[in-house]
Amino acid sequence: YIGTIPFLCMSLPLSTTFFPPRPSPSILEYVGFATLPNQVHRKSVKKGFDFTLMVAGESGLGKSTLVNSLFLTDLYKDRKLLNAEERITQTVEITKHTVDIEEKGVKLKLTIVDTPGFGDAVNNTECWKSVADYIDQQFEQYFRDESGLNRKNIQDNRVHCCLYFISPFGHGLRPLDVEFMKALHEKVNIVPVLAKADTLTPSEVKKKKIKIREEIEQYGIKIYQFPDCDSDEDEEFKQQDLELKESIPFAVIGSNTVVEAKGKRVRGRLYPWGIVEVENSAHCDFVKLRNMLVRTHMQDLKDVTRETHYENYRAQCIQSMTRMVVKERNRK
Ligand SMILES: Nc1nc2c(ncn2[C@@H]2O[C@H](COP(=O)(O)OP(=O)(O)OP(=O)(O)O)[C@@H](O)[C@H]2O)c(=O)[nH]1
Repeated sequence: YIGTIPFLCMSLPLSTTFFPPRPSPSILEYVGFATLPNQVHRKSVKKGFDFTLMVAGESGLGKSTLVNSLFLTDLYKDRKLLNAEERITQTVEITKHTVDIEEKGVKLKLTIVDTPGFGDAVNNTECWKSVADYIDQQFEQYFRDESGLNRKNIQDNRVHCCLYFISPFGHGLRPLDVEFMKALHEKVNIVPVLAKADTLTPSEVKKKKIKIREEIEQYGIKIYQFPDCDSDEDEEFKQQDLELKESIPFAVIGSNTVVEAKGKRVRGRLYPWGIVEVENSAHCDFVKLRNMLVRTHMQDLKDVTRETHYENYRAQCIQSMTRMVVKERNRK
């Protein structure tokens, strides 16, 4: 618009020069780049989003139930339940389920990586190894694709978040939990969850959370850190952020059934003494966890994966490749 003003002035004889009304300062200052976020938004919506969530923890802690409750889908329709004998000899087996979900025109390709047999075998030494290898393999694949000729449509299978299920029946973390999280904390964003919180009273949940947080600190486990709030954020946002940080490990309850509570149909668990509602914040942190994963921190989890975990992997790869080249040269 600004560019057309001198053109109009030059092309008309002076006597007939038409002066358009002076544009207001706000229009003069408007070049158009303020629409950039809209352009990015449109492009991203068209492309769709992807997110890979890993669930890990002892068998039977409600991993599949929680995942189904989180994304309101049945990801485990074809699941084969193993009998006790199969579980004893079973090593850690990784399974992957992908679903395309759409909400208000926004497409999300969600991949769930499950580690079903974890902790089932009699000998659980290094049971984290296959999980760590799986994460590395995804990084390796991405590194290869990125260094290849066709970098346009790289399939990103890197694991963005690992929900680590902690048993509600132990006294805080077990040695296996410590070993597992320490083996993975440099590779993936670990978000610890306290499973089956309905088996604990509110004060037990509170005490367990404090104990687990202390142990995480004591053992030097680096779980996913929520980014700090900007100082110009409003008070409500700051309060939500603080609550989120204090919720770690998220006390969760999962259910695949809908029950009737106070005339409303809700996802919950029906007991002889009452109903526990999955989406009731007074009963558990399910909603907080879902909001964190989907509404507030999905992009940050992806950014940390790309900027920290993948960068570390990439740097190690390049270093070892350089070392090999130097060795080869020295040998010649
Ligand atoms: N009390 C209680 N039971 C639950 C909860 N979530 C799941 N369960 C029950 O626990 C049992 C095991 O749940 P799953 O979701 O299959 O557990 P999993 O961790 O996926 O098990 P694997 O696939 O063998 O690793 C089922 O009977 C569920 O109904 C919960 O939050 N509270």
